[in-house]
Amino acid sequence: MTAPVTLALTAGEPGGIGPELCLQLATEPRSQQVVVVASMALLEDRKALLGLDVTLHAWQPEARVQTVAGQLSVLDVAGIADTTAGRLDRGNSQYVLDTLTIAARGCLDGTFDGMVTAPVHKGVINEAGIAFSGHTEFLQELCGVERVVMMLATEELRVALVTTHLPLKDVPAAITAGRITQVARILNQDLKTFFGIARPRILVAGLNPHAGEGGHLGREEIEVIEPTLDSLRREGMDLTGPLPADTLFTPHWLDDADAVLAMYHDQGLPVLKFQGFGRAVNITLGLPIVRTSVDHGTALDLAGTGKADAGSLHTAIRVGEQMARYRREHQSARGAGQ
Ligand SMILES: NC(=O)C1=CN([C@@H]2O[C@H](COP(=O)(O)OP(=O)(O)OC[C@H]3O[C@@H](n4cnc5c(N)ncnc54)[C@H](O)[C@@H]3O)[C@@H](O)[C@H]2O)C=CC1
Ligand SMILES: NCC(=O)COP(=O)(O)O
Repeated sequence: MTAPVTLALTAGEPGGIGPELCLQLATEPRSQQVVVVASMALLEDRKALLGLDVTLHAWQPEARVQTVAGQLSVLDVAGIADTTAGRLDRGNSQYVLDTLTIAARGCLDGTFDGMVTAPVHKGVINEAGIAFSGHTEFLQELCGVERVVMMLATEELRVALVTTHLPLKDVPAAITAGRITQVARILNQDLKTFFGIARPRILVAGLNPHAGEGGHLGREEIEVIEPTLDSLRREGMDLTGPLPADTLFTPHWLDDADAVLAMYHDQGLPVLKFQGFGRAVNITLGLPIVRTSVDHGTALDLAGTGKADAGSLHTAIRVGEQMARYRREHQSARGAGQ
């Protein structure tokens, strides 16, 4: 029998739906071992507000992880300032980042096999005077790696991004041969490692309308993207593009592809969310740890109502578990070959 996977689940923005999604999880039995990394006081308050029948157990390393309905293991994190549902409080920002740091360090030191994140509010963290663009960039820095890749996925579609949380005006300058090369290599490798795809078929979007229309609507395709893809093809990658982004997302192309590489956030993610919002997963590729997340944000309008849908959280946990298992197998296979 294979050893169970233990995942850390950060509860995200205290004013958002993250805490109640974590509690909702505990209302059913689960096959995965999940430890919620959050303020115990916050979870107790949200539980009381929603009238949920869940017992919270303080968890520490080596302790048993609760998996039966009505029981939840919690790694208590101190420092919360305000537990009110639906309200942002910049005084909570350091606490929110502490939950991420504790979960990530726990993955790095082997306490956890991976981490799953509920949504944070990027704006309020910045309002607290802490520069923060997203989990993706935060974990890249914490783990000390030069490049990571954001990929959102449903059962039918995977979309990865060359650039992540950048103002649109800064995107063209960030589309460099170096960045495309790093991102494509990570995507190609992690599709093999975590998804068992022997030779990933990747569709690459252009940056400009009609992929630049032969240079008449922008020259990034001719000057940067095409030569970089040619060079990556010589490494053995199966890349098609640069394709016009407006026609790339059609069955003609997607039926024979394993993933799409979009140049920027709002080129790729609206399509993915239109196709599968509420059941998609956000995965950070290229980290030394496993990290998955929900496809939605903090939904302050729903916080404290109990109406938030936990579909994407279930997907994030399921995919996080699969990835942690793949990583284990991959590492033990590498270890055996050494
Ligand atoms: N992984 C993360 O940490 C993410 C964080 N965010 C952050 O969330 C904040 C709010 O972003 P918005 O653009 O307003 O997106 P949002 O996803 O929070 O809300 C968009 C709409 O979807 C609904 N919705 C969201 N999640 C839902 C769920 N589980 N069940 C039912 N309905 C749901 C909301 O009620 C709202 O009407 C921003 O600060 C953003 O940066 C956004 C996406 C991911
Ligand atoms: N649109 C995805 C998103 O904003 C989540 O970003 P991250 O916090 O996972 O980096």
